[in-house]
Amino acid sequence: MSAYSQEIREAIRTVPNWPEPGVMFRDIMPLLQRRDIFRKLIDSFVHRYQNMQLDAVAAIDARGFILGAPLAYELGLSLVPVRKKGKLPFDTVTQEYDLEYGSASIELHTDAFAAGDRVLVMDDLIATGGTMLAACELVRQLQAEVVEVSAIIDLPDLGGSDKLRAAGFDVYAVCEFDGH
Ligand SMILES: O=P(O)(O)OC[C@H]1O[C@H](OP(=O)(O)OP(=O)(O)O)[C@H](O)[C@@H]1O
Ligand SMILES: Nc1ncnc2[nH]cnc12
Repeated sequence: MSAYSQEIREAIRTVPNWPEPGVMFRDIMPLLQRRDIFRKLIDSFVHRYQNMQLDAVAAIDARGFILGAPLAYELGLSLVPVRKKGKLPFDTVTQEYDLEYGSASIELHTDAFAAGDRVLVMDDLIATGGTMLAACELVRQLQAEVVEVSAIIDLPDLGGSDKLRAAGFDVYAVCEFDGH
């Protein structure tokens, strides 16, 4: 692991048995509070994506917004929030998905992208991959292209990143944690 990945990983707090027994919750709030580390994280995403000819960042509700907004701003891209069901006021497309704990639906406005737009899908963490996969399906449904899915954290033991790769998506995560 690079020194950068290690530094990011060390700034993440693990809260055992939250929000339910057996879940090791990987909490990015301490990382965001560290202004030097937060800046380094966003700068690193900017560096990674600045030459990928992207049109938009699709940022997933809610923790994905925290990363997607500064990245889209810095790269001069559209910001497209992918929202939990029932929050978007205009015509929507909807996708259901299963979570590590529970299930949910996410939505996009039907006019979120132009056909052929090159889109980065952004979230804080990949666990089962259900949320990312649902977001990717919505992007594709609107005739846009998923260039990569990106997160701070991958939990490889939950199989989400492998599932996303098997579905044909390029996956990037800054660091990994074992187990749940
Ligand atoms: O890979 P998966 O199994 O789909 O899990 C990952 C998702 O779960 C968390 O979001 P959560 O739904 O808890 O919402 P929040 O961002 O509003 O806290 C996390 O921020 C990812 O979006
Ligand atoms: N273990 C975990 N930590 C933080 N967010 C999550 N979302 C799904 N699983 C999670």
